[in-house]
Amino acid sequence: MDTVILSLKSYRKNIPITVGNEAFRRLPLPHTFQEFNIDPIKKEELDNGTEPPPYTQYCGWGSRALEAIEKDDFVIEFVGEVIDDETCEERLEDMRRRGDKNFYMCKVKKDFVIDATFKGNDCRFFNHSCEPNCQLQKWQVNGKTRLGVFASKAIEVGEPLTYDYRFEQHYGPEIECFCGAQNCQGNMSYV
Ligand SMILES: C[S@@+](CC[C@H](N)C(=O)[O-])C[C@H]1O[C@@H](n2cnc3c(N)ncnc32)[C@H](O)[C@@H]1O
Repeated sequence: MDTVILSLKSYRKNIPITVGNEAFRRLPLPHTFQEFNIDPIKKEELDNGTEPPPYTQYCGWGSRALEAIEKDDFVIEFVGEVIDDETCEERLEDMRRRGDKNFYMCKVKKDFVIDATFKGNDCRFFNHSCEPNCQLQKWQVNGKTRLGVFASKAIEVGEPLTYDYRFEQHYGPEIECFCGAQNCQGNMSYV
């Protein structure tokens, strides 16, 4: 299986740029997002000795900003194993059998699901919010489709980092949303 490699720097939304040999261009199309309940890798496996992710009261592990982030700044790439739809279904079935609660999969396109369940970076700890401060975007980078998280507003040090999980296709059980936003939809529903 292929693994998407993080190699981005902060840059502004909508402006094609080059970093090293890579050219980045944001895709105009809306992307789809799928998540499945699969046992997460333990947070200790991702810790690099600097800053562990914070544990939230209702949403499990989360992420917070360690520095101020400007609106439209690149924050992090959504990385993980790239798996096809069949493998995805198998993992979903395993998840159903286990009754897992946390989902870490994002469907990019047919036979291209990024699964951060077993391999990933801190992005896998970004929780959903109905009033998020980040947005997940699909980019085309040197012919490869990659997902980046960008700040949708200015973010202060210590703020939880969130994006909206609601996209075109969702899988998994409906669960209650605990984002705490005033406009909270009340649940995170999946098809
Ligand atoms: C990508 S993971 C985020 C990290 C996760 N909190 C953890 O502990 O590993 C997504 C999972 O976090 C939980 N979650 C994220 N946002 C939530 C929210 N607003 N309300 C309730 N649960 C949430 C759900 O279990 C969801 O499947």
